[in-house]
Amino acid sequence: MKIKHYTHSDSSLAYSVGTTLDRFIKMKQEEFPFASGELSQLLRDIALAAKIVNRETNRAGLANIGGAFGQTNVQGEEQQKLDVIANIRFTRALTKGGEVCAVVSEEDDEVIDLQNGSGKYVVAIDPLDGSSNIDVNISIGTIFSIYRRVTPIGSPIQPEDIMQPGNQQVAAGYVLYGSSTMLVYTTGHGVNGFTYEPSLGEFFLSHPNMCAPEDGKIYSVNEGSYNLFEPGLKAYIEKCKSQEYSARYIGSLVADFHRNLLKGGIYMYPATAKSPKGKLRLLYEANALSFIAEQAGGMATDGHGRILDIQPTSLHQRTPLHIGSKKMVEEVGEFLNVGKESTVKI
Ligand SMILES: O=P(O)(O)OC[C@H]1O[C@](O)(COP(=O)(O)O)[C@@H](O)[C@@H]1O
Ligand SMILES: [Mg+2]
Ligand SMILES: [Mg+2]
Repeated sequence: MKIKHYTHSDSSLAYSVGTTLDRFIKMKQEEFPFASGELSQLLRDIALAAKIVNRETNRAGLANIGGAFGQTNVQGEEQQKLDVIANIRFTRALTKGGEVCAVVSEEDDEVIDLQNGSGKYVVAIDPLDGSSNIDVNISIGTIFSIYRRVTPIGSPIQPEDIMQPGNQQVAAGYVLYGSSTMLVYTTGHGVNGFTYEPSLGEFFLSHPNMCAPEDGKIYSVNEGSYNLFEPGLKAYIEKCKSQEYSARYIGSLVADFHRNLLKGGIYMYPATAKSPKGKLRLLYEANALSFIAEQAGGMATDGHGRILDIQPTSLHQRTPLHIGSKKMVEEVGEFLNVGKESTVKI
């Protein structure tokens, strides 16, 4: 009887397209002999909540899921039902998982202390990103940042556990609920993307080692605020137009960021005369995507400095964000810092 030998020792097989998220996390953990498995479990908890929220987003057109919730959050924004549902689902998964001691959420005014004496991690989360697109069936997302607490485990949560700069993230990622649902994350060793297969209830590796093209021809900015932009930014946008770059703006940060990460491009939510700090939040939007961008070879600034080096001072603080292909972010920085008038003749 002939026996076919199947050589499984080839570790690259483990990271080949089609590998399940669970298996990928396990293999990655084995690369770090001192890893205790808690971060792996936390990533699995987030993936579980993402599957549940994915199911809800697919039903967003139905009365009991779509529409306004009837309350405003700390940002003064009207909460959508799905903002609240996603917030509950992720907070519950992080609580049940047992790895997390505190959560910072866009939908909660204060830090959520999970009263978990053994929790090692702090999670900052935007449970539902792109809320204005929920009811119009356009891609939306979830964004998360993971930090290790800095005070002793079991001791009361302190501000320094929460107010950590983005360069202290141990992991970060996003979920994109679009034509397909993807989970993209980094633990500081490159960026990998997984696509959800609903009939199997599994995320499968579909985008190994994601790399942002160094340059691109897509710019994403809400030009409705053009008149409020500073001269340098106007000049940069005119330059993009003169070179016939494509203007693409979905109005869901995760979706705009994801497209530009794959195709090459820049997303900008700048400071304006009206909002000198822009709109996006440092702790649970900008930091996570900036970690991903840098890990994929891209770049992220507030127009003047590296997002990941900003020392947070308040939970829901905002920051201007210029993120994406390295050459484009560098160039917009030059335009902003020189503040050049437009030299392009239309
Ligand atoms: O409508 P605007 O001002 O262009 O803002 C759109 C931006 O606001 C956001 O919706 C803010 O995020 P939330 O939906 O999580 O509040 C981003 O996803 C998006 O990029
Ligand atoms: Mg958001
Ligand atoms: Mg949100």
